[in-house]
Amino acid sequence: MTEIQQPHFWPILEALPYPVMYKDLVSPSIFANNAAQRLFNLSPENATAMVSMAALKAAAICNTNTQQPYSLFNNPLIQALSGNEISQHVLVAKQAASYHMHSRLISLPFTLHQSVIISLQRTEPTTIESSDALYSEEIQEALAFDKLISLISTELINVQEHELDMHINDALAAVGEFCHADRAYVFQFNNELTEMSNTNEWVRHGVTSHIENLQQIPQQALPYFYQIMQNNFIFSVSDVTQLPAEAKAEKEEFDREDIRSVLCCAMRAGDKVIGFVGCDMVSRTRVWTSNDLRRLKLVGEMIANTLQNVAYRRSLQSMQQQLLTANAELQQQAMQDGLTGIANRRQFDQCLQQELHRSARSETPLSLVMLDIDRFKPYNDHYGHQAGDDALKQLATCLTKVLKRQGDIAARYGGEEFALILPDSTLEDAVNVSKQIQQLLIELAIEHKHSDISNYLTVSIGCCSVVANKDTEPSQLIKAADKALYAAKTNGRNRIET
Ligand SMILES: Nc1nc2c(ncn2[C@@H]2O[C@H](COP(=O)(O)OP(=O)(O)OP(=O)(O)O)[C@@H](O)[C@H]2O)c(=O)[nH]1
Repeated sequence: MTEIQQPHFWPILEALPYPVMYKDLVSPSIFANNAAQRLFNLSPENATAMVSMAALKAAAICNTNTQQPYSLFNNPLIQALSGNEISQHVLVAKQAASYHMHSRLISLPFTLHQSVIISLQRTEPTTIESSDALYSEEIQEALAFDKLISLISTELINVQEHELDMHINDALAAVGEFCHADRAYVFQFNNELTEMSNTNEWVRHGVTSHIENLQQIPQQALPYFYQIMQNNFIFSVSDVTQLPAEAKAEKEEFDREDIRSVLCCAMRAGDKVIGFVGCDMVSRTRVWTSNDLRRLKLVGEMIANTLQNVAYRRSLQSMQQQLLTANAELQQQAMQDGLTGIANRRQFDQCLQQELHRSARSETPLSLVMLDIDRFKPYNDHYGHQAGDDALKQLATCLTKVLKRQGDIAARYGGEEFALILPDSTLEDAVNVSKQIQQLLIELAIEHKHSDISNYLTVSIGCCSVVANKDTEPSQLIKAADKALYAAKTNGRNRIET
């Protein structure tokens, strides 16, 4: 059986001070937060806050008019949990004979995610009506918020970059809900502090989002706001119509978004203001409380620290990547011949050893071709060392052209001597490859007037092939190829010997 997963935003719902339930319409799982568990006297089945439908059906929920418990068929809670949109339905939960709580039930079905969130807002105070109760409620709310923020901050300590937005959005949802705001957001400044962009946002259900239009806003567009942010670090306005005349641009922007109250807190990294978190009230005002400010400051600090951490980590990773790239380049250089760009003697030695092992394991033939330019000394003497270098490069290009199979390697063995390692190739294959090299050289026709072999540059080639066993040494193969090359030289040059 697959384990039923809580939604990732569950910690927010769980910590909310009013009852909330969440149901995944596809699976039978129902989650009830602490307040909902208390209201309906439910005990969760395990640590996941999951409650059973049976327990819910049994919960005493009364019809406000008749004071009778709802039947299974007209129980609004059960209907809501089945995905029916129910708004503003007042129900009474009977917790004890003398204790009634009136709640407004609002369900928000999310058809996209096949889930429903049910929020129950208290409409009348409980029968325990004393200032003590109200005071403890405030404390409870503060505790719930702190608990939630500590949960989110734990998530943020080692957050992976791809999850960063999700957790920041959770924090914004928390601060938005607890401050009773309509919108909560993060703006970040660019490095030069000339522009700001709205990077994250939470909006209350039904409130318009403006995030797309709030990108790369120049500092000059909101000079008053920008000044206050840089100097005071807090921008708290309970009624935007009361802003001074110099805040004309800000007033226009707030008007455009129908914002009536704004509370923003700077996010700082050392002495630098890197952005801000804020809350808006849309179409209605709110007198921001000291608790609102405390919450926003806390969340701002948490997000600023996280952004800093991520930035440090990103620059460390980029430095590490640069080192890795430089290292790989150095390694590559250490294996390459500087003049011709093909494999050098070091790579040749490594490769030959590996291919011998492979040949022994797979019992397939391994061929080695050694070749040496004929009369290269007089070539250098008459055409110059630079022309000699160019000829070596052209020959190296010919060698790479004839190698068609993956695993074949052309190397500069030393001076004007080259080698080819041809795995899984017979002696006949090696001779064929050698003939192709000769052919390409004929086509290149590199003039060599001072050779007694031809008017053009030629090579002598020695080939050998072996099916290796575990005792075969690279030197044996090199010796055999060298011997064949020597034979090609002594037998007249510009020829292939095996
Ligand atoms: N231009 C240039 N010449 C090189 C390089 N490495 C080796 N040589 C030259 O290659 C020539 C090799 O000459 P030798 O070994 O005497 O043989 P050869 O003249 O080619 O005669 P055979 O091999 O007997 O046909 C020398 O003159 C080296 O200086 C190089 O990197 N660049």
